[in-house]
This record gives sequence, structure tokens and C-alpha cells, in this order.
Amino acid sequence: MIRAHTAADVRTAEEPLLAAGEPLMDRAAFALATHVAAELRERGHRIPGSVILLLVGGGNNGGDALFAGSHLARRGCQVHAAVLAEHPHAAGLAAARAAGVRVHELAGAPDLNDAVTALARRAGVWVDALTGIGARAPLREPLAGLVTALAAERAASPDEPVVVAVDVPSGIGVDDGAVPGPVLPADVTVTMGAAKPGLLLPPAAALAGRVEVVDVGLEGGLAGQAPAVCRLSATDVADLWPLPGPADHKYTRGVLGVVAGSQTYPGAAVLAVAGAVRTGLGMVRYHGPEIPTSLVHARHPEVVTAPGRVQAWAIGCGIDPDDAARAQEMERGFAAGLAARVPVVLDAGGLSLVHDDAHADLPATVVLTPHAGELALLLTARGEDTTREDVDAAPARHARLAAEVTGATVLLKGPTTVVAAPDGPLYAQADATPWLATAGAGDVLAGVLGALLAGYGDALAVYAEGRLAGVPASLAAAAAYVHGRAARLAAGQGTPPRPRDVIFSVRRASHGEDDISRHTTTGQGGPISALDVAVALPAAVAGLLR
Ligand SMILES: NC(=O)C1=CN([C@@H]2O[C@H](COP(=O)(O)OP(=O)(O)OC[C@H]3O[C@@H](n4cnc5c(N)ncnc54)[C@H](OP(=O)(O)O)[C@@H]3O)[C@@H](O)[C@H]2O)[C@@H](O)CC1
Ligand SMILES: [K+]
Repeated sequence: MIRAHTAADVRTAEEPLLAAGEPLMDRAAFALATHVAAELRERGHRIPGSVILLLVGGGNNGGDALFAGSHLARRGCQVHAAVLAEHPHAAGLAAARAAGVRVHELAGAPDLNDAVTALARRAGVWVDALTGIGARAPLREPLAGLVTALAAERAASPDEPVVVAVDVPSGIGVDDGAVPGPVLPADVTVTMGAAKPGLLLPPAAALAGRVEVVDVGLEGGLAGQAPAVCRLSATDVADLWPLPGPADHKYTRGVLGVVAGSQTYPGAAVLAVAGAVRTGLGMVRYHGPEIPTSLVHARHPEVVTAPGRVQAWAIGCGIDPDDAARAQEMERGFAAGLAARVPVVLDAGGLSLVHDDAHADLPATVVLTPHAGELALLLTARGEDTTREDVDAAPARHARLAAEVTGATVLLKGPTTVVAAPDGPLYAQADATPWLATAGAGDVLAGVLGALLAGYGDALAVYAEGRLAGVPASLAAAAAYVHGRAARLAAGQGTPPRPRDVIFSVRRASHGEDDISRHTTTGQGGPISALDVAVALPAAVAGLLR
């Protein structure tokens, strides 16, 4: 699991180490230099003679780059430092000069953008060390204008330079993933001590490139701090998976009640049921009108239509809330779920059930699965005026707000899926493929999540007593992971990345570098349908349980 910690938590963890004289910046700088060298090697460049440009701000983030630059200069690189602050890190500057780094003091220069762009044109690697966790986004002028000019220069450059961000791409919201102003998109972000929330959360995460976490010795200090954002890996999902035992039967494995599909949108029923059945559970009880029922039975003869006890509900896929009969059926299922205190997934039309506060203060075992537009509608209906654009600009904040307003857990669908409960960490899962943006994919996800929740059976009913606090959110993140993994398999793109907590350990003198966002199989993949995703689910689950 990747655990991302806020800037404040990182500072709290580093304080006693700095007071004890631990050389945190040396570790950070050495790892940064090693990663820059690795990028050069990976692109087939020799390290001696390579031209590197450091973009140096006035804080310790700039200090990291200056010390790293001195290592690289000693390895024969031609290193230029564009120093953009009046008072850069003094020791870093001295070390850089001593090692032969060419220092260009450009703070206050009238032709700043031209001067830096001219240096940038000659360099194969740009190291973005303008600001790190000590800065408040957005970047101020003149750095904002400079970053805009460099981003344009890079986009126009025929042999794209590699951009390595130090700790975070300068200008992102470190704690919330916001992008309130210009940011130079990075190929790699080398982050110190722990991942930061903005490296996992949309929209900033998309500007961080591959994220490398450097162990500088903070893990002890961070162990007592709850992470702000988590990302599950295959191992975490496998640990959460409800495995059937020899004594299990269909009722103990979990029964899911599904209220999905309508005469107008019958296919949604098939997809939601397929998602559930192929994720694995004891049984599905389907509640719907004639056409969707016969389609469901044609594909899944094992599905039962008789009413009876269930351990979870999935409600709303393919249902127009204006369809009075279907709306009544949704309400019946929801009320039954709440009364029995079993988990309920509300998707698509089912979200209308929480547009008013008739069901105020829901338990976190109710999981809402909106996309950005549906979340904006829900928040607006609950008195928090919100547009789709607002949600896109700050997905995590709005998912958390919806969780606080309703009490429910919220899984906000998107290229990176964000899960928020009223408390506890956020989850940010980026396991899927752009091919998954296709009709019906959300119906399959509702089925996957319903099956997982049903698999926990009545255990989740005690959630109200707090024994399994946080489990609905982690199961929602696990559902997003498996859904994404199945989509990648279906699209021929292999499995999602395998994140690890610490990738590069300087203190352990490890040279076993890896990264947290490189996929095991690359390639563009190919188109998929929602049904393809459902079909790939058993293989996706089997692969992760191996
Ligand atoms: N965690 C760890 O283990 C380790 C962390 N380390 C490193 O320390 C970094 C944190 O360093 P830090 O605290 O010195 O702050 P930093 O990010 O350089 O920013 C301050 C500078 O930015 C400027 N500035 C601020 N806002 C701005 C804006 N909107 N727009 C423009 N400028 C703005 C501000 O100027 P001022 O506002 O003061 O005029 C000042 O010059 C951290 O990210 C990591 O890289 C390693 O060295 C050791 C191990
Ligand atoms: K930076």
C-alpha cells in the first residue's frame, strides 16, 4: 500500500531527526542524483557530458537539487543551476559551486524567461526544485510565468527533455491534489520520506509522472500518523478478499440483492449482475421487470428472483428515478437494507434516494458510487451548490464533503477513483485504463462492489459499533482495483502497477530501484465493452489471489 502523508505530518516526523543531526538532505540529494542518472541511462545517454538544468527556488527543495547537482557534476555531467531566489540554500550553493556546477543567479532578472529557456534548450534533463512542501500553491510570479514558458518550450521541443520533479511538481496543492495555477508536468517525481497526497489525488497526480519514494528515515516518525491518502496494491486487495472456506455454502458466502435495469435500460441489469456473479459470491437475488429479468436469466440462469434474506444490496443501475414503479422498488430495497443494517450500494438512479435528507445520517456501510456530474447533482440537492467543473477541479474535497453531508461512503468514479468516508483516510485508485470509459462499466463496478460487501456478510452490520470502521471504504477501493485490473486484462494491457511503500532506500544502501507506477505490461491495449470487463473478472481475481 502507498500511504501518503500531509506536509505537516512529514515536517513533524522530520523535526526530531533534524534536531538529532540526521543528514536528511544528503540522503534526499543522493537519491535524487541517482534517479536522474538512471533516467539518463534508461534513455541510452552516457552520464558524463550530459547537460542538466536545475531550476532552483529559495527553500530546501532547491537545496536538494543543488546538492544533487554537485553529485552529478562530479560524475561528469554539465550541470547548470538557474537560481531563481535571492537567498537560495547557502550550503547547497556552496557545494554546487565547489563541484563545478555553473550557477546562473537570475532572481529579479528582467529577461528571466528568455534566459532560463535558453539554458533549458541545451539540457536533456530539467530538475524542478522551485518549491516543495514548504510552499502554498499556486506559484507566484515570476515563477508562474516561467513555468508556463517552460511547459510550452517542452511541448514544442522535438527531443523532449526529461523533467524530474523534486518532492512534488512545483505549484501543485501538496495536500489536496489541486492544480490552481501553472505546473511543469514531470516524467518522474522523486519524493522524500513518504508520498504526498497531491501525488496520488487527481487532478495533480496526472502531472507527477512516475512517483519514486525515497526512504530518508521518516518511517518511524510517520508510523504513528494516520495516512491522509492510501492506494491499495494487489497484496492489499488479496488480504481483504473474502475467500470461501471448505465449510462455506451459498448463504455463508453472501447473497446480494440487486435492484437494477428497467424496460428502458434492461442491459444495466445484466451488467450489474454479471459484475457481482463473476466477482464471486453465494447468490444474487434479482428484483426487476420482465424484460431485464429474462435477459439476466438468459446469461445467468443461477440468479434467483424470489425475495429473501440478503447480506448486501446494489440499487439503481439503469433506473430512471422518474419511473415510479422502479423508484418504489429502489426505495423498498434501500429501506430493507437500512433496517437490516446490511451494506447498500447506491448507483446511478439509486443516488436520487439520498437527494433529500429523508434518510439522514446514513451509516458508512451505504456506499454511493457517483461520477463527477452525479456528485455535483447530489451535493446541490443537499444544499451545497456544486458544478461538475467544481468536482473535477477538487474531486477528493467534494467526495469527502458528500460523505460528511450524508454519512455514507462515497466512491467517486473517474480516471483516478477517489473513495471517501466521513472520517479515515481517502483512497485514490489509478488501476484502470482509458479504454474503461465506456457505457455500462459503472454497472459492472456496482456489481463488483455489491459482491464484495455481501462477502463480508453480516459482519459489516456491526459497523455501527465501530468494530470494522474503515472497512467499507477499503472494500470500495478494492472494488475499484479489481474492476480496473479486469479492464486492463480485457484490453490486453496486463495488470495494474504494484505499489510498494518504500522504493529506494538510501540508508539501506540499496540500489534495487523500482517505481510505484510502472505497469507490468505496457502497450496501448485495445477497445473493450463493459461485458468484456465482467468476463475478465474471474481471471483478475485469480491473478491477484495467486
Ligand atoms: N521531508 C523530508 O524528509 C525532507 C525534505 N527536504 C526538502 O525540503 C523541502 C521543503 O523545504 P522548505 O520548507 O524550505 O520549503 P520549500 O518547499 O523549498 O519552499 C519554500 C520556498 O518556496 C517559496 N515559495 C513559497 N510559496 C511560494 C509560491 N506560492 N510561489 C513561489 N514561491 C513560493 C518560498 O519563498 P518565500 O515565500 O519565503 O519568499 C521559499 O523560497 C521538501 O519539499 C524537500 O524537497 C529534504 O531536504 C530533506 C528531507
Ligand atoms: K519541486
